[in-house]
Amino acid sequence: KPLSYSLCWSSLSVPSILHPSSYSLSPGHMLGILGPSGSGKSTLLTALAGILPSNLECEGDVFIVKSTGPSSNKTLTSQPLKTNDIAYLSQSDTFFNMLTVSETLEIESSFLNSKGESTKKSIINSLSLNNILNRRIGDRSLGSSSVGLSGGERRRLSCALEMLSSPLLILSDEPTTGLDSSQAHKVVKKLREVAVENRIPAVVTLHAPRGSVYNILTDVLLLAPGGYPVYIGPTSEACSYFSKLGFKCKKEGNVAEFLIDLVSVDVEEEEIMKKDLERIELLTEAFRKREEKLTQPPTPPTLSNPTPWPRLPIHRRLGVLISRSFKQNIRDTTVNALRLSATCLLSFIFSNIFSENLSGPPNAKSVADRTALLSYAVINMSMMGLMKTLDLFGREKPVVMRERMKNHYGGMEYLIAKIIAEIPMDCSFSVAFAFLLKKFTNLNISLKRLTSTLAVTTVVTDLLGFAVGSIAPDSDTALAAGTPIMIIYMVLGIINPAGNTADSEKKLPLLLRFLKQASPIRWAIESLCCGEFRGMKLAAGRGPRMGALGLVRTGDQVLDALGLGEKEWIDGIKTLFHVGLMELGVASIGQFLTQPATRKSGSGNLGKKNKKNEKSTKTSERDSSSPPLKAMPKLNL
Ligand SMILES: Nc1ncnc2c1ncn2[C@@H]1O[C@H](COP(=O)(O)OP(=O)(O)OP(=O)(O)O)[C@@H](O)[C@H]1O
Repeated sequence: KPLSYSLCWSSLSVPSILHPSSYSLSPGHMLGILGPSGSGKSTLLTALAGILPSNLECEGDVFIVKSTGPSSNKTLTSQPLKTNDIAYLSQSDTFFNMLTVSETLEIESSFLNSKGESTKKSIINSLSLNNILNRRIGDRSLGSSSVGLSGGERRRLSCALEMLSSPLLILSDEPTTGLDSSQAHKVVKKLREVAVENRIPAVVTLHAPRGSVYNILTDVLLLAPGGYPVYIGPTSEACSYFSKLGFKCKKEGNVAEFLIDLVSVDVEEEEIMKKDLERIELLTEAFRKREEKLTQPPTPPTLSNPTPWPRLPIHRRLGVLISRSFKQNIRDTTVNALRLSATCLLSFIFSNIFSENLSGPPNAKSVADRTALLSYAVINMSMMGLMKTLDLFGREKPVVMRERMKNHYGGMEYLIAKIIAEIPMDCSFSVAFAFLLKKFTNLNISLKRLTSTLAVTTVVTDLLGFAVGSIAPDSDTALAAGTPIMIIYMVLGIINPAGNTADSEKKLPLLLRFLKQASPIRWAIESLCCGEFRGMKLAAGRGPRMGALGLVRTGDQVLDALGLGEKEWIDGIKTLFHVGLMELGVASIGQFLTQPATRKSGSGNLGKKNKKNEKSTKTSERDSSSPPLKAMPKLNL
């Protein structure tokens, strides 16, 4: 007989945000969580998924009941949930946008080590993805309306990815956000169909559903401001329940609107607000009494730590990650073409700006220009590498977090794959830039040294991007933090052509001295200067009378004046290597620290069950004595 699954939760709450509720949701049923903004819909969903933010804790039990037959009348076992048991669809759908739908599904099934080709085909069929399998996911926000999947198609793809692991429960946060009414209806209907087909329950949060969407739901949970549940039960019984309390639903009206109006507070007019608050207090009190009368909530199973989903062998995990990053990188032709054009254009502009003093045999007059040109070259390559890495890393973070939450791979593997897939391509731009710069200018440094220094600089600034990106929570924060870091490195790293760098460094405060040591720009410029000036003869003539560089006759004298008298080209490269290693260390720590939220045990987020249950009882007691009005000031009404 086919198995079916019910979702049960008992006394589930999140202190100060969400008040306790208990329910048992049958296989194939879909519960809609309704309520005004900020009432705790998403919090309840993440509590059910066991992925609450780290600053919140959940109390109560969540578990799945396995049974035979369409309804849960013949229970076989109750089991705690593990992350892979849940298809969790967050509000936004994020993918590697350069991949096709079919590649994205393929990668997910590789991570799941899924051999069931037929399962994949049936998911594709049931979510109507057949016609878009070979389409790139794209990104509509980039502007071109012809490129990329529609909002509904992206939702269905997210759902397909989640269904590949044969989940026992579907949780979807605002599945209709950003969709027109027909797409919204289709998406919710599809989720319900998937739940029915697989005999699993589904829970969706809905902000203001249309009548057609509400009619798809079988069960509804209505939350009032402050996280107070006022109704939980079948949709068919909601109207009669509220009419018994004196709130009649119009027959021809939208029931969802009626329910949300019941728990909405009009803050514009004081009289109406007072009435609204009294109504909500009455409803909350009625709910509490009803819950007390109901039979005991389902008993949770004995807790055990769920076994994590088995991972692919490491070499295959790395293979999938590298190939995906590589495809994502290489297929972004617009960005790659722009980067190549910028590389050519900048080398041309730089060589033109400095052409006058750099033509002919090297002389003292050209020293400042040579130093400046090499500094700009380093800054250019550093900025390009850093900005690209920061942006990409941040944009990929939601996908990576989802996959890491499902235990597909660890942060270090992702980092290694990124380094292998990204750095060679970034270095090719440095090589092109170095080649053009050498060709257009009369620089003394050999092409080999110029190329390798700029390539190593790119590697180190890419690693800096990975370090900042690993620690920052998203791409905006990464960009906001990365830019000032680079500017500080630049200011501290640039060589003052007036010389005397060693002395000025000693006068810096400790933090700035550390930052100067960690600045890849500094070491790259120093290395290039050593490569440029070491052993160089400067033609006789009137040199610029500028600080320590006035009237120098040899490149070695220039290096002495710049405080680089003892240094060789290779010294800067070696230090760059050490800086790179340090950044790699920071990036690894960042990956380690940004662990995705995962269910720690079967019930809610509970680790110490007994303690929490004690607390839960106390919360319930407190709830019964604290009317919702007391929660209102928190809402800034
Ligand atoms: N990590 C958190 N720490 C503290 N408070 C939080 C946290 N997450 C949410 N909240 C608060 O909990 C309340 C409920 O938030 P939640 O996002 O669950 O509401 P919602 O009903 O889903 O709202 P919306 O419909 O606007 O998405 C809000 O007041 C919110 O500010």
